[in-house]
Amino acid sequence: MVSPVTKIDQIETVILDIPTIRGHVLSMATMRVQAAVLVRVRFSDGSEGIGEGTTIGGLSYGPESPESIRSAIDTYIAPAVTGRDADDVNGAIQLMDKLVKGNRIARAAVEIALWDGLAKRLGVPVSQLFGGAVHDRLPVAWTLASGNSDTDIAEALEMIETRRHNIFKLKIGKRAVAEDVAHVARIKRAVGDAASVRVDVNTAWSLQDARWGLKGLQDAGCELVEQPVPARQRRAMAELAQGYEIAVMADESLNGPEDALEVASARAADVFAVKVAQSGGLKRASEVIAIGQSSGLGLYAGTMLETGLGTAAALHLFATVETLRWGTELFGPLLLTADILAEPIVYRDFCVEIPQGPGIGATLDPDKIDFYRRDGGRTVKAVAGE
Ligand SMILES: O=C(O)C[C@H]1C=CC(=O)O1
Ligand SMILES: [Mn+2]
Repeated sequence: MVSPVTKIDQIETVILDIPTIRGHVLSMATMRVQAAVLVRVRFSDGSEGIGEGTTIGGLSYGPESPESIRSAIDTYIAPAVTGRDADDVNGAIQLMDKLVKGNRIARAAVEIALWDGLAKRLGVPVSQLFGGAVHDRLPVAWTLASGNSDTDIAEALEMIETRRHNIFKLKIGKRAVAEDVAHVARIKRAVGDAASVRVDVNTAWSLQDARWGLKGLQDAGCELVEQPVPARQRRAMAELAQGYEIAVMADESLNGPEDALEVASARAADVFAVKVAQSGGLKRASEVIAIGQSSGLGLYAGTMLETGLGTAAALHLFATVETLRWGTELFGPLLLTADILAEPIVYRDFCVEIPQGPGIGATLDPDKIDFYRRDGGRTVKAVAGE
């Protein structure tokens, strides 16, 4: 007897509001709570897949908000993909691309849940659907963004001492360029050769600011600067990438494979910060990676500060990549006061371990989901801090 085709039966979305462990000060927003959109796909054979779509700082980072991610899924994506063959993930990706322009984070959240469901039904890790993991752990950076240099130094020294992180990304761009450079130089002096120091400007500088900034940063021993100027200013990014020794990394400029091709052809970056959410899912992120690799650029696994769920999904993809020259920043769960996974992702010896499958290897803790869901009638209070 031919076994019936498994169908996508139902797609549910929930916004979770989880406080951060301290204020996370970025050039465009200070985060005290992270809002993650959780997606649960139920299939006709009783199996389930889970995914996450998360952004940073409401609408201050990019064009999608937690509310728009949820609404795009509920209103447009779920009705289009429900009833389709559950195993035809590429078909669902192509349909989402056709019916939903932009909204990459929303598409990524559903796509992750579809890969998770398929891999679980096959009894394999998601990494195997991308050719198999070649790493079981990856180096992981931490972001110093308390808004205070002394607090950042204390945090960095503790991370080195406990062997949790020896790569630090400093969030700058809120203060005057000279103050920011002095802040970075102080931190680099404090950690010395024990750690790599990089910065993320989150598009806050003009080209002129950036010229001064990059000169000061490289003299201070900072190794890399992420997205110094606005996302669409490719010529400025190219001038900076070619004019200084310090590595210039594209983040906000990189929304999917088409951007990747343009950034690489314009030599508008030395490194790609590849984000699954921003790329539009695991498959499109794998295409961004392929373009970066074949253009001879450095690769870095970026984050939208996802919970353990989105982080696990990203780890399955990045575990399949031969060389991540700049490592990863897949530390999202560590910035949150609660872990929504029954078995948290393991961080040790300056690395993050790839969760074992099946699927993305993540099981939700139902009590945490009930507690942090926005529609649960509870008011989430941010922790006190800057
Ligand atoms: O890269 C970004 O812009 C977002 C993010 C990643 C790490 C972090 O602290 O914030
Ligand atoms: Mn960034």
